[in-house]
This record gives sequence, C-alpha cells and structure tokens, in this order.
Amino acid sequence: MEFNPAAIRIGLGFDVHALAEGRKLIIGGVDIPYERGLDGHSDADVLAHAIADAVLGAARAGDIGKLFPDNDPAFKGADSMVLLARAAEVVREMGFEILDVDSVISAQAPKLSPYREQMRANLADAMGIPVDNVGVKATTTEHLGFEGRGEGMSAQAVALLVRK
Ligand SMILES: Nc1ccn([C@@H]2O[C@H](COP(=O)(O)O)[C@@H](O)[C@H]2O)c(=O)n1
Ligand SMILES: C[C@@]1(CO)OP(=O)(O)OP(=O)(O)OC[C@H]1O
Repeated sequence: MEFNPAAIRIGLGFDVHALAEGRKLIIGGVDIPYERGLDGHSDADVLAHAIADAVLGAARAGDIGKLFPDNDPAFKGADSMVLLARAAEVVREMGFEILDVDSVISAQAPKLSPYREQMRANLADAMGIPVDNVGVKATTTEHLGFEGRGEGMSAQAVALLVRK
C-alpha cells in the first residue's frame, strides 16, 4: 500500500466505568460472567469506548460523547459494538482507513485473558478491519487505585489511521 507519510494519524482513547451490582459485564462485546458489571448509559463497554475515542481522535472527529450524547435516550443500553461500528464509519466517510489498533484494560478481576480472542474478533468485525490489526491486553493495577480496589475499570487504546 502506498501512502503519503503526512497522511498518517495517531489517536489515543481512554475510558473509565464504575462497577455496580445488577449490571452485566460487557467488555469488547463479550458478556463475561462476573458478580458485578460496568455502569453507564450504554452497555458501558469500557474497551469499545476507548477504542472508539482513539479512532475518532486520530481523525480529529471529536469523541464518543459528541457522536452519542449520554443524555440521548436513543443510546440508553446501547450495544457499544454498534457505536464503535458507527465511529469507524464516520472516519471512513472522512476518507480515513483504520490501519491498526492496540489497547489495554485495567481490571483487578476477573481474569480477562480467556476472552481476549473473542474480544479481538468482535472489535475487528465492528471496525471492519482484520483481527490481526486489533490488539487487546489486560493488566491488574496490583490492588492500587480505583481499578485495584475493584471500584471500576479503565481502558486505553491507540489507533493508527491513514487518509487515502
Ligand atoms: N483482569 C486481568 C488482569 C490481568 N490479566 C493477565 O494477567 C497478566 C498479569 O497481570 P499483572 O497485572 O499482574 O501484570 C496480564 O499480562 C494479563 O495477561 C488478565 O487476564 N485479566
Ligand atoms: C457511550 C455513551 C452513550 O451514550 O454513554 P456511556 O455508556 O455512559 O459511556 P461513556 O464512556 O461515558 O461515553 C458517553 C456516551 O457516548
């Protein structure tokens, strides 16, 4: 593939959600069995949100809250895979191609590595890119901070885009 180096863009995304009783734990589009789930207006998929912000950030297209306001009833309980697919569509409409995405989830528990491949497949499918171009990692914070105390989870992502 040929491209102008000046057309390469990088984006960074970061998101946090609190853990709450009576909520499903959805991460990377996977419904993970756990005693609590992430709280939010949508399904609170912290990883999908961080990746959407990385993708939108690289295209200078604002952020997830601009596209999907958290006071809009249309997004109550929304499937974040649908939101991520829409974010990818927005940047594509602006003339960008998503080349590569990497990410890390900070969660003290549960163990997330058994779900990594399904998350990568779901995220790649939503963005319309090969699974090889989507990285997902997880870390505890060694019991430090809000993630380490089990109060919530965070996710960070980077995205590399090229303007065609
Ligand atoms: N929720 C998590 C957290 C971590 N992992 C995996 O464990 C490895 C070691 O984690 P440390 O925080 O002790 O460095 C990490 O590299 C992940 O592979 C996990 O699956 N789920
Ligand atoms: C995803 C949206 C959708 O209304 O709501 P939340 O699930 O609260 O998630 P957040 O990361 O706060 O991003 C804002 C919104 O775009």
